Amino acid sequence: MKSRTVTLNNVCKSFVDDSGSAFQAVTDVNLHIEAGEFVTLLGPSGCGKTTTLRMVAGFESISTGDIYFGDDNVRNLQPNKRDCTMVFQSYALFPHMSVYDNVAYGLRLKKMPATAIREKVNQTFDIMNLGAYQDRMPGQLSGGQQQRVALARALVMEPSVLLFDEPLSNLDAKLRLTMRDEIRRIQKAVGITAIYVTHDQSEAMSMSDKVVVMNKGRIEQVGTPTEVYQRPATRFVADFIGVANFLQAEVADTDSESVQLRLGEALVKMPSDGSFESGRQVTLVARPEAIGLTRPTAAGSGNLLPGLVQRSAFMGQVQDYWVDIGDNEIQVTVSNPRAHEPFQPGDKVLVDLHGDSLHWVQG
Ligand SMILES: Nc1ncnc2c1ncn2[C@@H]1O[C@H](COP(=O)(O)OP(=O)(O)OP(=O)(O)O)[C@@H](O)[C@H]1O
Repeated sequence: MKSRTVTLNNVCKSFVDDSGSAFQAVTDVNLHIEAGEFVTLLGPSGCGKTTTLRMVAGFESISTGDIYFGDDNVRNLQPNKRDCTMVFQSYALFPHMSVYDNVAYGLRLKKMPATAIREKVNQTFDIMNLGAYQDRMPGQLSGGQQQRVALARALVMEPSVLLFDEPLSNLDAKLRLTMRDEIRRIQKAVGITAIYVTHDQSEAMSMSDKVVVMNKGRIEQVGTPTEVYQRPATRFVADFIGVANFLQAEVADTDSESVQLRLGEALVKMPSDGSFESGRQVTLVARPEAIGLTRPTAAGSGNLLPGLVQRSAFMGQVQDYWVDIGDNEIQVTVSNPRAHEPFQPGDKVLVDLHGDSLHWVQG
């Protein structure tokens, strides 16, 4: 299957309400997606991800900017001329048509000969393991099966770009996990460029080559799942993805390789990226699972802060602790909790911030 790059250049979208006042839903979106890549637009409700996807599809006009598929500017093309198809949250199947007829529908509209249609539909059924259901009506299928038919109907058209608008939102939690794998497997198998919209961070992190984190109509960061988690560009990204402890610190001393930060009474050392100067205030991000907890008698290495355990929660595979470290309360996640004696509320502890895992953010 052919796949193409997708490029958004300075794309903006304004909506004008009945009173004539304009609202900017998407602002200056610049994004380049490689052919065959799986890219997810992720962000809270109202951040502009669906509007961005609909502009790529052609369902929404672009106020300013351009969108390219390969070298072709598709800005003024109708949706059916754009060589992309969208899979919707609501499946949008024809209820009175069999699975086969639903999938064949678009090819029939294109006036393809019946034998060629049968061949293409069967190929698609094979990829998606749907052959056994071809004579059923959509109402006789589970939600997950209906979503697979919707995906088959999109794939059979052999578009260069496949768009997904929260396709798993109507499915129960367990089925969502299975369908994530299924969508990713099929996307990789056919090698198609995919743009996927979700507000579910675990969906985005588990499926994507790249995640585009959006906030208030703008892109905050584009990166691999590892990058946006371990190296969030902004406080918003750090907060939206996973759990983050934010610690205010002041740069005490710096050399070419490391920086010492004053955190309350304590000094903490972390690698320097060259952007620190003495006296500067910074916001540090410490992920709960990257923080160590030890008893005050145990030997530790560097970056140790005295703390007091406030409360804890046993989560099965991990144990979460909330620990007071002077001005801040931080969350610490200890893996394999059965391996050691649990800490109790009121226990004095040493908190190890592991300088290598610390990161600073703007905002
Ligand atoms: N047709 C429209 N007319 C006016 N405003 C709109 C229209 N469509 C979207 N908006 C507004 O644009 C903003 C972005 O909406 P959009 O649907 O893109 O957000 P989203 O990130 O996809 O959110 P959700 O996850 O809730 O769907 C919102 O404030 C929304 O109210």
